[in-house]
Amino acid sequence: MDGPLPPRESAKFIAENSRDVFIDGGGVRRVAKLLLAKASGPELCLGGWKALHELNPRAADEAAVNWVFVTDTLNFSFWSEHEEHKCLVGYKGKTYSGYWSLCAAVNRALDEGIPITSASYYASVTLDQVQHIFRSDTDVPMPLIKERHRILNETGKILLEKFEGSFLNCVRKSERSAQKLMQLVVENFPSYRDVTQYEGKPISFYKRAQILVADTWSVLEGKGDGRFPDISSITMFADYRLPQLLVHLGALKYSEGLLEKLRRGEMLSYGNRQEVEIRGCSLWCVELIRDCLLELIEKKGEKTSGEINSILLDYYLWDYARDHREDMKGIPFHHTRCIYY
Ligand SMILES: Nc1nc2c(c(CN[C@H]3C=C[C@H](O)[C@@H]3O)cn2[C@@H]2O[C@H](COP(=O)(O)O)[C@@H](O)[C@H]2O)c(=O)[nH]1
Repeated sequence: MDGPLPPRESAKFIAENSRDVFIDGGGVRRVAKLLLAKASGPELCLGGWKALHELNPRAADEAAVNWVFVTDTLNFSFWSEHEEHKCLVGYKGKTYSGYWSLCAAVNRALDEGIPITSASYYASVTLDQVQHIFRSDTDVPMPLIKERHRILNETGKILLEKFEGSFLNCVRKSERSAQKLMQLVVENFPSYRDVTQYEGKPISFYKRAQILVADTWSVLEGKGDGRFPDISSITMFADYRLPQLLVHLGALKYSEGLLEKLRRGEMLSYGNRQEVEIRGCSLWCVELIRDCLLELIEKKGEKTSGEINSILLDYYLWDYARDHREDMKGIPFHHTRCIYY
């Protein structure tokens, strides 16, 4: 049986058949205009990954690549049932929540002399050690801590067996193809296989595999082993934050029935039709926003610092969502508890 549809094709198929989630053309154009104003700024360029985020590695070496790998291996499911009651990690005088609490915990461990980014360590790290490394400053632990422990052991063992313990060797095997690197990751590391079905068709989002390729490109600053000529074939990452933002910005619309369900905080299981429509339509929506933005840039003759692709749009929109959490309070995000996003 041939494999699932790739993410971009999966998203197009879902958007064409979706029954509870819809893309709003006017909203797409409005978001593209919002982004046009940023086209030549620091946010919509590769350097922003380091310049705007103090927890991300400064270096572009093997250790930095292995930092990205372990972080993206655990980059999932930070939302808490009660927004005011969540896992927080204090690091160097600042308090971090959500995805950034993961990065803060990784950096805190490294400062404490715990080699959390080394496969030889996390291949056999114990549950107790993982609970210590990712400890929260509140009484709310990081979600799915047992799954995180299992995935660390599984992933560390594979990295040791197949790639001499360094993700940089996996990157080099891709021969500078972003698509090949994504395939190598999903073929070799089971926890990255973000695949399901829609209307009976096997589809894929590969959210963590795509963000891993994107973050590898970013940490290597698009140079050397990180110079992927096909990097722009990577799509936005289908998480739970961007759909909420796209609805807030009017580019995405939910049916009344779905909105009601989300307002009640009802869980959607991974692979559920409405959950797949939320992820697929969000992904396709960002592709349309990118097309519209590139047209506007062309028409206005805007100068940009390098090619604008779905990765940079995604990074910007995700950061925007973090900075506008208050404004978005009225828009529920969908609650799916899983290891894929
Ligand atoms: N679409 C998209 N989803 C992203 C990211 C990131 C982190 N990337 C940053 C790192 C460097 C770049 O400059 C980015 O700023 C995490 N996530 C997902 O969000 C969720 C966590 O959200 P919250 O609970 O609010 O922290 C969870 O599913 C996580 O997997 C992204 O960039 N895009």
